[in-house]
This record gives sequence, structure tokens and C-alpha cells, in this order.
Amino acid sequence: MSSSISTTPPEARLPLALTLGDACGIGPELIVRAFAKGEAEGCVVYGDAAWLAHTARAMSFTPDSSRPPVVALDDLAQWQSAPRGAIPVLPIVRLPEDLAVGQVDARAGAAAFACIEAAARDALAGRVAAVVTAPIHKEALHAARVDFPGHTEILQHLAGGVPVRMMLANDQLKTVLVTVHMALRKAIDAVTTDAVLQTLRIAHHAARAWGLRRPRIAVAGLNPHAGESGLFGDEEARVIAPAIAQARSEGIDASGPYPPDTVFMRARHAPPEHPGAFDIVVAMYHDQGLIPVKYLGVEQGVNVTLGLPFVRTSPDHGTAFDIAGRDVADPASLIAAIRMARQLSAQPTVQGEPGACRT
Ligand SMILES: NC(=O)c1ccc[n+]([C@@H]2O[C@H](COP(=O)([O-])OP(=O)(O)OC[C@H]3O[C@@H](n4cnc5c(N)ncnc54)[C@H](O)[C@@H]3O)[C@@H](O)[C@H]2O)c1
Ligand SMILES: N[C@H](C(=O)O)[C@H](O)COP(=O)(O)O
Repeated sequence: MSSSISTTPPEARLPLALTLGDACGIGPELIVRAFAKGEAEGCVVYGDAAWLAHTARAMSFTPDSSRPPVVALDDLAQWQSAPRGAIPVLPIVRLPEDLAVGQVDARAGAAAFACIEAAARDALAGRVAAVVTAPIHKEALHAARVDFPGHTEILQHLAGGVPVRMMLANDQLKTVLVTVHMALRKAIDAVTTDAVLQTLRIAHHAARAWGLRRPRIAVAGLNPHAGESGLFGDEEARVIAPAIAQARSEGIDASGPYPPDTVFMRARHAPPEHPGAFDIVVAMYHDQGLIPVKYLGVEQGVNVTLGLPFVRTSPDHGTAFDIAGRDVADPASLIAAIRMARQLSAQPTVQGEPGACRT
């Protein structure tokens, strides 16, 4: 993760579960590319060995980077016996051969869900060190009658409904969202004092576990210019400020609400031009928090679910149906997600119930 997060090398005892994602998207080719680059060492793919082998055959490789062999495991316990450089696959699903890459297909949605479920089960049972998820397509999931919008909500459900928050992070910026996958009209109503306070507690707890003694958390407003003293809305004074005050009384270094259009610029850590006034920005809704991180470079960003009893990371991009199957997708964000999962899972207290935090 960021150079500002202290880490220790992971114990190599448990593998990372790497889910296949939507087979019609770029996930499978990114997984092959990550293994070919030697960046997925210690990962076991929860997916379909035949589909991955087929994907690998369709990709081009130079003499410096050869096509990794795919090995189907009978059991997770066999993962360490796979040859070095091979792609070990726990065959959770068998995908139909007539799936068309680049298209929404309920069968791909159902398979993606089965892989996530299996990985989460193993993470909850302590059989894997972390879960890294390749991208899924939300329409395919919906077509498969999976009643969750994304991984965040699926994993929250499988973990028993614990409070979770989505964080998007790169080396320069970390944002944690109060609301995630919902219509903007609903998101505005879902910005409550309790939801903001819970976000602050979860973000503070997670950042402390990364090694920040007193994380500086900026809170974005909801309205333009954070309401301009009530001229453009009163949620800042009525809803957000009381959450900040309560968090501060609990020892959390929260401040704001700040004008949303400039708070990310102030938090950006890229010295010397951008010294970074804050460690984390709490954003009120999905696009407010995700656009600044993705705009800095979709290849750098990592999505982390905070609050789960296990580590879960993901690339910050989606299934990219427009380029799937063309062998042009950039594996950098998936590789960053794998690296971050290794680092965070080496931190014993990174996840879990935050409660009220006093420093
Ligand atoms: N982690 C996840 O599971 C995840 C994350 C984001 C979006 N999604 C889902 O993915 C689906 C498609 O979303 P979208 O089209 O809005 O966003 P997208 O990220 O899939 O694609 C947006 C643009 O970025 C490009 N792009 C994305 N990843 C790339 C890569 N690795 N290399 C090169 N170019 C890349 C695409 O070609 C496209 O032009 C939606 O269903 C969305 O909800 C899933
Ligand atoms: N909101 C995420 C993004 O835009 O990157 C994406 O939809 C993935 O969400 P899950 O991790 O919940 O699948």
C-alpha cells in the first residue's frame, strides 16, 4: 500500500484466495498476467481451471514471460505443492464453453458469485489469509438473481452483517465512503449522523491498524462548498458536524466538513507539491470519493473493504467488457490489490469490529 503504511512481510503459511470475477470480463486475463509476471505468488484462484487455461492459450507471451501452467487442486491444502510459477486453481465452478467474452451473461454472474462465496467461507474459517477479488459485472450478478449490488454487500452479508465501508486507496489518496451502491437520491437520505460517525470509527480503527498513531481524517461536506454556511443546504451543520464532534470526543482526529471540491486536493500526498494535510478523506457518496482516486490513475487504485473480519482487496476498475479478450488490459491494479492484501493480512489487527476508539 502506501509508503505511509508500515507493514511486515507476510507469513507464507496461508494462501490468498483470488476469485475469478466475471469470466466474460478482463478478470481471467489479468489473473494470468499477474501470475506470468510472478506477482501472484501465494494466490489460489477460486474459479475454473479449464477457463483459465483457455484464457492463457489465447494470450500472447514473450520469451521473457512465458505462459503459466494451470493446475487444478483437489483440495485447498494442496496449494503449496503446485509447481512454482503455475496457477493453482480451486475448481469451484465449471463454466459453459459458449460464454461470449464482453457480454452480460447470467451464467458468468452465478459463477462469479459462487467463487466469492467459497472464498469468503474459507476466509471466515481462517483457511486463507485474505480475499482478492477480480471484477464482477453487476448486471450479470443481477441477471443471476443474486440480490446484492457488489462484493462489499455480499461479503458484509456472508460475514453476518457487520458494519463495513468501502475504501479506495492509492499512494496519494485514501477515501472511505459513507454510502456506496445506491441511487444518489437515496444516498443523500442515507447520510445520517450515525452513518458518518460509524464511517469515522471504522476508518480510524483501520488506519491505526496500518500503523498510523493518530490518523488525520478529513470529512467532506455533502453540498457544494459544504453548504456555504447554509446557503446551499444544511446537512453539514445538521447531520455531519454532530458526527465529527462525537468522533472527536472519542479521540478520533476528525475535522470538517470541508468543501468537497477542494478537500481531496488538500489530502493528496505527493510531496513536495502536495504535502498531504490529511491521511483519509471520508466521502459522503460513491462518486464523490471514487472519482478523485480513479482520476489519479485507475492502474494504481485498490478497493479495500474495511470492517470485515478478514482482509479483502480488489482492483479499482471493473470488467472492462469493451476490451475483454483482447489481451490489452493492464494488470497493475490487480497486482496492487494482491500486494496490499499481503501487506494488510500481515497486520493482525487490521480488520474487525472497531467500536469507539480512543487514542
Ligand atoms: N471490483 C469490481 O468488481 C468492480 C469495480 C468497478 C466496476 N465494476 C463493475 O464493472 C462493470 C463495468 O464497469 P465500467 O464500464 O463502469 O468500468 P470499467 O472499470 O470496467 O471500465 C471503464 C474504462 O476503463 C477501462 N479499463 C478498466 N480496467 C482497465 C484495465 N485493467 N486496463 C485497461 N483499461 C481498463 C475500460 O476499458 C473502460 O474504458 C460494471 O458492472 C461495474 O459495476 C466492478
Ligand atoms: N464501487 C466500486 C468501484 O467503482 O470501483 C465497484 O463497484 C466495486 O464494488 P465492490 O467492491 O463492492 O464489488
